[in-house]
Amino acid sequence: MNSTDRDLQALGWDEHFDRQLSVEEAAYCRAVRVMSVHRGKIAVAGAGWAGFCSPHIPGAAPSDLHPTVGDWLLIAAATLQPVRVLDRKNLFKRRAPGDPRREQMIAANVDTVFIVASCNQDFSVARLERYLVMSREVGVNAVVVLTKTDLTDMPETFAEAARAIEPGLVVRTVDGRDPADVAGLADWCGPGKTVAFLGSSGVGKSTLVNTLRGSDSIATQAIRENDGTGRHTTTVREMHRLDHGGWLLDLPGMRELQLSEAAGGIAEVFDDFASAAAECRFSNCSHGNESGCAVRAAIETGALTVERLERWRNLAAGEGTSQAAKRRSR
Ligand SMILES: Nc1nc2c(ncn2[C@@H]2O[C@H](COP(=O)(O)OP(=O)(O)OP(=O)(O)O)[C@@H](O)[C@H]2O)c(=O)[nH]1
Ligand SMILES: [Zn+2]
Repeated sequence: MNSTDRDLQALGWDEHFDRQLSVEEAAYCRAVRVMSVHRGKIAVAGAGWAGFCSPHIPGAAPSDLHPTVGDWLLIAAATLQPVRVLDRKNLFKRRAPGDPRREQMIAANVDTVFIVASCNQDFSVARLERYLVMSREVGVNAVVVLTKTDLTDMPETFAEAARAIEPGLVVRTVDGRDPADVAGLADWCGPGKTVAFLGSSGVGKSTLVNTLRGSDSIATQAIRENDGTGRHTTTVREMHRLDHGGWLLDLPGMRELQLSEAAGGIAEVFDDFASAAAECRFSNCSHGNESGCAVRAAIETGALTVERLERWRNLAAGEGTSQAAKRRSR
C-alpha cells in the first residue's frame, strides 16, 4: 500500500468509494473528504493535503448531489474545483428549521451511530426505538450505549430491556467518564471509522465524546455567524478526530426526530409486527377488534406484547414528527 492509499484510508476511504472512480477521473482528480462546512466554502482533506475549496459544483442542478460534511468529493487536481460527490453510504438529513418543505443535509458516510441513553429514570425503550428506527431508515449500523452505570445497582436490567428491542442489537453499558469503560467502544472508532451520537439531552453524549477524544480534546464551540440581520446563528459542522484514529461527526438538530417518512425504518425495527400484520385477514386491519387479526392472535399467545403494539402504532401514525418528539424528550 502506498502512502496515498494509507492517507485516504485514515480518512475513511474504502472499496465503496474506490470502485466509483473512473480511470479518467483517477487521472485528473483527487479524492478529498469534506471535513467541515462553512459559509461559502468547505474544508477538505486528502492524501497529504488539506485546504479549502468551493462548495459549488459547476453545472450541477439543485437536485444533484452537493457536498456536506463527511462526503467524499472529487476535485480537479489542477484547479481544486469540485467535480462530483461520490455516492454516499448514508445521509442524515432533517427538515430545515422554519421551512418544513425543505430538507437540510446534516452529515454523510457515518459507519456507526451510537444511540445513547442513561441507566436512570430517563431511560425509555420507546425513545431508543425511535432512534433505532431513524438509524435503520438512514441505513447506518447502530450500537446502543447505556451510560451512568455508576448510578444504578442493576445496569444489566437496563441492558436487557434495550436488547429486547431487536434480536442481535448490540448494547454496551458504560460510565461515560471512565476511559477504561469507554475503551469498550474503541472497535467502532478505529482508524478511518466514522461515528456519530444520537440521544436526548443530558444522557452523556458530550461526556462520552470527551472521553473518546482523550488527549485531543480541543473544545469546539458553536460559531455564531452574522448574516447581516444579526439574528442568524449557525453551527459549523465538522469531523473531529478521535483518539483511536476514527472520526466523529456531529448531528445537530437530530434530536428533533422526524419519523413521518420512516416507514422502512419502522418496518425493520418492528419486523415481528410487520410480518404478523401481513397475516391479518384484512389488509387495512387496525389490529383492534377485527376478526382474523394475526397481531392480536400473536399478542394472545405472548409472542408479541401490547406495549410494543402501542409503540409501533404511535410511530407508524407519524407520532414521531418533531413536535411530538420534542415534547417527549423534554
Ligand atoms: N455519574 C455519571 N454522570 C455522567 C455520566 N455521563 C455523563 N454524566 C453527567 O451527566 C451530565 C450530562 O452529560 P452530557 O455529556 O453533557 O450530556 P449530553 O448528552 O451531551 O447532553 P446535551 O449536550 O444536552 O445533548 C453531566 O453532568 C455529566 O457529567 C456517567 O456515565 N455517570
Ligand atoms: Zn390485524
